[in-house]
Amino acid sequence: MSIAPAPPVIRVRDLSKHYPGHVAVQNVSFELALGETLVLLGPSGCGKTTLLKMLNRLIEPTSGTVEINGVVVGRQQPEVLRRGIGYVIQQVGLLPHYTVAENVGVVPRLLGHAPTAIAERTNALLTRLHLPPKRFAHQYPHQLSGGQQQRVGLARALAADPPIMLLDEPFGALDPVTRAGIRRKFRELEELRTKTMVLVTHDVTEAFELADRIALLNGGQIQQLGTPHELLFRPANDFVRDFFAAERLALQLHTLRLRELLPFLPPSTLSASLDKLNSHETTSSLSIVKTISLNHTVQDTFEILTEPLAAAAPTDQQPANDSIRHVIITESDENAPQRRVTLPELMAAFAQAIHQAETAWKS
Ligand SMILES: Nc1ncnc2c1ncn2[C@@H]1O[C@H](COP(=O)(O)OP(=O)(O)OP(=O)(O)O)[C@@H](O)[C@H]1O
Repeated sequence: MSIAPAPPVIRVRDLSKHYPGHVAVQNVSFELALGETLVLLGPSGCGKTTLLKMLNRLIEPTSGTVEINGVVVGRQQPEVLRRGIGYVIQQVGLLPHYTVAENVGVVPRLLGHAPTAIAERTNALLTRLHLPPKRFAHQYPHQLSGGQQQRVGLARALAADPPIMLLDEPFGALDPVTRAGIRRKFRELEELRTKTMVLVTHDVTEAFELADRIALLNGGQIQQLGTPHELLFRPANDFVRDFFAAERLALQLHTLRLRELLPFLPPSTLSASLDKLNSHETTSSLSIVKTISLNHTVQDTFEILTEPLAAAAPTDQQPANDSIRHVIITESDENAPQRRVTLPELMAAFAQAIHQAETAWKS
């Protein structure tokens, strides 16, 4: 007996929002599976926020439907609907006269959770978001930095453990360095691994770092919906291609994985250099040997191969030739031979992989 597949967690069909004389969102459709992260990306005014707000009925659509777990949201009480959906916005919107802990506990209190359970959950979340409760729980929003406020906003959205999260420019108010750091913490949050998320950003790097799939919008319409890899290597039209043009190389480095470089890393070439590398290891401690998996991106690998040697190693002993620095790639099959990759080999394989992907797209 076959089991019917579960309905998508979010299903959007032909969704439109018209304002007098202006179409903000036009005939948008997509489906999101459990645990998937969809990023809504596009230039200012393309309709990202309007689309996001139609998912939790902060904006009512002109036409079309939104279903959450198979239930049309238009038939649910907005307040009840929103309690099951975490919502994080750029302006954070913390209640100024409530402490950090009180802000985080707002939704669980509305849901009637026990005070001790709320306190435990609040402390756990603040700790996980690097806001030690001893220092922060009793502070007020105005005593916090922008980045700390945004993390409290995130803790508040996570407090009732909603299965769905909507995030509108959640790192928007931060400078680029803080933003990248907080984004890293965000990606590492165990808490978010199983959540189905829709995140709005106009930042291309952010979209590529966080998305399982990206919906690139322009003029209220989806120009392309696909994985970062698909948008980069199979752009649906000129708008999509041009949108990524300025950051193309950086995005390619972040998107291609070692697995995709394998055909261009012939084992024979690599094994031929093994003896040399081994002898180098025995006579010197200068080789950088790190074991990484095929899931690592080219960027990760590049960073490992170019990172400065440990402070303990005197700079005059840095290897003159980058080819003696290498990483070891392991495959999930334990019996597969290990491969060693040097920086020149990595970059040559990257160039070939890009060339092949782009040639395949053009033909
Ligand atoms: N209440 C409204 N009345 C009329 N037009 C509106 C209204 N809200 C939004 N719009 C228009 O709809 C379009 C989409 O707005 P929206 O805020 O969704 O864009 P966005 O992609 O989120 O932009 P940004 O990145 O600048 O926040 C814009 O042209 C905006 O001017």
